[in-house]
Amino acid sequence: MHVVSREEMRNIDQYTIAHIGLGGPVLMENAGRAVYAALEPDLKAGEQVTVVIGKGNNGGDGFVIARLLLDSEVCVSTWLVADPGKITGDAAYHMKAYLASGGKIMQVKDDQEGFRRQLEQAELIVDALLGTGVHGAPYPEYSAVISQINQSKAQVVSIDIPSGIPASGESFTHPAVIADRTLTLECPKLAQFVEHAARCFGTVHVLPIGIPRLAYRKAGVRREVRTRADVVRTLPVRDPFSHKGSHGKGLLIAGAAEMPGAAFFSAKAALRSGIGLLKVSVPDSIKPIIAGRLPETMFLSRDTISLEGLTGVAIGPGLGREHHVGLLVRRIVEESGAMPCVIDADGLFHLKNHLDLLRRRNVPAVLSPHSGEMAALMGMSVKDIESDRFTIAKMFAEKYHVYLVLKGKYTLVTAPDGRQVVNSTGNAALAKGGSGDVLTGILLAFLLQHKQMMDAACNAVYLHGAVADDLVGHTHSLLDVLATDVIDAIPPVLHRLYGDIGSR
Ligand SMILES: NC(=O)C1=CN([C@@H]2O[C@H](COP(=O)(O)OP(=O)(O)OC[C@H]3O[C@@H](n4cnc5c(N)ncnc54)[C@H](OP(=O)(O)O)[C@@H]3O)[C@@H](O)[C@H]2O)[C@H](O)CC1
Ligand SMILES: [K+]
Repeated sequence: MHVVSREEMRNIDQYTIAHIGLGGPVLMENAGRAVYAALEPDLKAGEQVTVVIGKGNNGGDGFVIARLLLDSEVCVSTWLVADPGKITGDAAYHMKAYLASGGKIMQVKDDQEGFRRQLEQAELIVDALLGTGVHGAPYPEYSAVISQINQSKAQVVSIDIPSGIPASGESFTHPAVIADRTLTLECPKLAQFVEHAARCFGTVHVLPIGIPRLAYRKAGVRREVRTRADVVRTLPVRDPFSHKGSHGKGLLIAGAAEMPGAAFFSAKAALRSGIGLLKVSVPDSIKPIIAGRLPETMFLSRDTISLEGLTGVAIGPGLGREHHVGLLVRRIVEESGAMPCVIDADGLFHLKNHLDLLRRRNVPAVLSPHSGEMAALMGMSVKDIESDRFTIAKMFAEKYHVYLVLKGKYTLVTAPDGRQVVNSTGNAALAKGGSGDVLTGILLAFLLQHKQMMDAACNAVYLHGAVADDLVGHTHSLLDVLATDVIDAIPPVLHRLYGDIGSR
């Protein structure tokens, strides 16, 4: 499933109309019908449904929905914020069809009191005020209606996007509808995955409206949401004649005297994610604790680290910030240029002023910062990163030729060529120390087993989140999931994913 900016959506739309020949009114009819079908199962006879309509094509969708509601058992009342005379094009086409079907239109400006009363009675409000075409703050008459909608006790369903939200995820401080549910048309818009906007969407359902795939290709969209089907299609399948050397020989450089857990989490997660052979390098002082809990691994002393015979390395979790550790990080990044190298946590800290090393590698490195680490790498604030994650991640991955795994509620994986994949799994249970270390281990193991690095990174992130979803869905709350729980719950989730591979 693609994720689009406002401009990309417009191009896709225009290509479909101009070159595929599906006219605007057809797409609008498809949109309205898809929304109606999504609403229908919950509609109750006699329910008060208020459709609030703006001047553009989002309003046009509203007219189609209102027309279909006329023939249902609900009491529909349709309110227009704009002057009907100013409605043009496809929206005007569907306004006429609505009126000709016996529908009535009220104008908010002509009956403010009636509108206020209507919202008081309403059980469901369909928000078709503004869609992807909004620019800047909603005009005053729209802002007033938005704040009335937000004060209403009714369930609010926004069409395509909550009205007022800039679709490409730009920062905004103006009012926007806060929806209980958003029925997004055709494909998700960037704003859905950007924190300040995402909070307004409520539950999201994406409704196809019949735009062919070709239109996306022609518009050059290279951003997607990872689905379970994508993961099942790309997980590595073991050759029955394979041996331990076939599934990666990895080295994990992690841990410090005061942070032994990080090395354990990463190592154990890598083992649970299928790595063939794992060597671990921790300081000698913590080796006895770690070695006792990881009998499946071999150990390399920090003083004699060599990459010979290895096929991949991960460096950073709990490594510490001392000067000598920084030297080690830079040496490993330089010497591992021919194999995948995951850099996380303190590894990223030490790389901050040496990012050019990344460009000299033959095999791109994989960096997995959270927003705070990304902000430090870029010399920006976390707020700046959060308000423009897609652009910043793309710029960074292209510039330094890396796979960037920018962690967060919607972890974003960006390839060195700018392709982007938004992860769809995971929950706030992972907002806890140790989670990132677990992901580093899964990343290392997957990079050494997948054919494509992008698939490896995306599948690792998906699995990590899916395990947390599984725990919270069955046995845990959002509060009590530990890094060790996540590691222990990898097997059943992988088992089910592999169970689905038979049908691929
Ligand atoms: N994706 C698809 O293929 C389809 C989408 N559909 C729906 O169409 C909208 C996008 O329609 P568009 O007409 O481009 O945009 P909007 O409906 O969001 O609104 C544009 C009108 O609103 C006015 N406007 C712009 N900024 C503001 C503002 N800040 N405050 C108030 N009004 C504003 C603008 O008028 P101006 O004269 O002021 O420029 C426009 O008239 C999409 O979201 C879907 O819902 C199709 O139905 C099917 C195909
Ligand atoms: K809307």
